[in-house]
Amino acid sequence: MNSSQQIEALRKELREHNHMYYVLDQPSITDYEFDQKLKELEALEERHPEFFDPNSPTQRVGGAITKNFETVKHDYRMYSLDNSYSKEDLQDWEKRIKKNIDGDVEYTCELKYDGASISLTYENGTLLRAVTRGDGFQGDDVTNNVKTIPSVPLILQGDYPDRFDIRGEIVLPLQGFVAMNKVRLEAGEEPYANPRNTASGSLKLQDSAEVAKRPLVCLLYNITGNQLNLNSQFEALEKARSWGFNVPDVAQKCANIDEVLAFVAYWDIHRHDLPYETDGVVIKVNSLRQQEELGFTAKAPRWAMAYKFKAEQEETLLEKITYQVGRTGAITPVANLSPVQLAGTTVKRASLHNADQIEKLDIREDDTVFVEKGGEIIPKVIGVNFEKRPQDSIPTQYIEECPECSTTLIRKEGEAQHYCPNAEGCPPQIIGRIQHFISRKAMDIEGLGGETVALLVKEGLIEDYADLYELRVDDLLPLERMAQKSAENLVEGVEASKQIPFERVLFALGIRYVGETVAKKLAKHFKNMDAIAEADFDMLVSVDEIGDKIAESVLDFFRQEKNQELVQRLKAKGLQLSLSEEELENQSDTLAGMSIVISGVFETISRNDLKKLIEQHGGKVSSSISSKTAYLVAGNNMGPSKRTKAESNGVKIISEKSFLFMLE
Ligand SMILES: NC(=O)c1ccc[n+]([C@@H]2O[C@H](COP(=O)([O-])OP(=O)(O)OC[C@H]3O[C@@H](n4cnc5c(N)ncnc54)[C@H](O)[C@@H]3O)[C@@H](O)[C@H]2O)c1
Ligand SMILES: [Zn+2]
Repeated sequence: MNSSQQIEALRKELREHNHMYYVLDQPSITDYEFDQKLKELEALEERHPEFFDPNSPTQRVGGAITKNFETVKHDYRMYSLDNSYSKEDLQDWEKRIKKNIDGDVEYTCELKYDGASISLTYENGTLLRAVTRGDGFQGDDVTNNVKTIPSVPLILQGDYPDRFDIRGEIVLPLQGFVAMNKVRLEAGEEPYANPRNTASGSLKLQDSAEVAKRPLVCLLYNITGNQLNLNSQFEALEKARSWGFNVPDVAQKCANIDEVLAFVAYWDIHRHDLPYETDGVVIKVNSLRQQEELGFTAKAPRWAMAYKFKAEQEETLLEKITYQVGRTGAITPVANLSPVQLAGTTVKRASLHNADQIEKLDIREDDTVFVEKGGEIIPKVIGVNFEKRPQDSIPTQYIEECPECSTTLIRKEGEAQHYCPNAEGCPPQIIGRIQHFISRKAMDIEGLGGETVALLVKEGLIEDYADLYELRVDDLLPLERMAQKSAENLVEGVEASKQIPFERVLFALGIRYVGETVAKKLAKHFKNMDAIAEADFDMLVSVDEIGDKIAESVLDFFRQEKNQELVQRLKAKGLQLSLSEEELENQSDTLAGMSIVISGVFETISRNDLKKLIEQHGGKVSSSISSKTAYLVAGNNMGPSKRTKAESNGVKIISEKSFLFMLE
């Protein structure tokens, strides 16, 4: 390959990675690998200025705008940051600065929050709009989604300027991320890969009510605008804090690069104590006058530099590969490791994901492997140190039979995971289903825990969740550590669960892909269990947000006689298998199939209640106007652009009062 071809090939490859990272939120290589390739391209382009291209990934911010939101041009461009991974890089940067600036240079060090960039515009102290970085020139208007984030002030306090942009990062704290993944795993869904991509994906959801459920946080770090009367970055941070923004107070002023390095060294260790992920430190020239003198390159400010932490990685021995069976029968291979210290915790086990992953990385027992810990629940093995592979090493044979019940495993076309099909006889599946049934978000049975369920199954007292409703105190007393009182509590807890509303019973059944939200949607639409059991494919996919995969899974569940029987037994025991009178009363089909946008401030009803009301009447709340929008419900102070857009798309604009009247 000649240089020109090499450059083109790299550009093409990096564009593809940008697309996967920014648009699909599903990167296929690590950030470090991406940065190395970008640096390679930079070096090549520098040697061959004749091939300069303003559209090269080295010259442009990597993001893109989507078609799902209104596109908004930024008043002030949004830039990326240059990266460095070493002390030498930082020293070179300082030299470049000193060449252009006379006198002393002071720095502000901040943490580099790992989430999605956002620009908030405020006018007269109220939030006007929130726009993603996009390609740096224009982005997606995600105002409705961002308004659901509690740390974004809708109204400011203090001496704020008339109009300004404030930039920040929307992140998903680790605790919230882990909780979200727990729910997904419980529903038999693939977990989200990491907090950054989940935060970014959340902003792009069409349903703001879904966004509101995600525990997002908005951290701010930059004020941009005209005549702001600010002198330094550090001062800007303090001001923003005083106006009501969430500005982390870790920022520190540094007099030179050595002080900067001390800040980096401190946070390289203490970052693990933070509630959210950070992937480095951002160093900025503190004086805004000096920043102005330094200006920007095509892609990034010359006055700022990101210093990226290396992902925490350790080498350790993979002693044994074992296999776990989940409640849906999914098999997960697990690496059992010689204990190793990683990111402040001792790691003994790591996920190997699936057979393909093991084959791709050629992972074997007795290998020395690299283990990395990101935001995942458990760490993962990312590669093998082949130099340390023993001579007599043999390739891993993925198991063919279930480790718990010896049934031959199956793998459906297009799926990465192997499954044990013996749903009825495989102990971890039986126990897992009942544990899911009693869990807090499902039937929430007081006095009964996961371990007791396992014991009840082992002792032959129950075989499925309907059996729980047959248990009597006398059956339980012979069990180990089961006193009269706990036995009574258990039976009472089971009895009380008969009042749990229909949608949660539906979730509790443990139908694959039917998580909490999907269960709610199905319950609301079909109103009772029989209707769901009798629905065909077309009826199922006609429900908002129910896709092919979920529909197939529901059909599959009710096709099995055993499941039909289970449901009949639950019905006979008096569980809630339909919506209550009260829930039914508040429902109508007035807005069935309609997409509705709400905008502005409402007088007699809160935004959230209005959204709920629309959903109760069969409508769908959408954040952007298109020709498919049925109504734009206009509150006070609705933006003029919304009105124009509605008018040009022939969308009916309706007042709060008329709309509520229509639903009476
Ligand atoms: N793995 C992949 O396939 C892939 C693909 C594309 C990009 N990437 C990663 O993304 C990076 C490029 O992304 P980028 O252009 O968003 O740059 P970046 O994430 O390296 O840095 C710029 C961004 O940092 C954020 N930031 C966080 N805290 C900040 C603070 N305190 N002050 C200022 N900014 C702060 C801002 O959103 C800013 O836009 C690459 O270096 C690479 O690591 C990875
Ligand atoms: Zn099995």
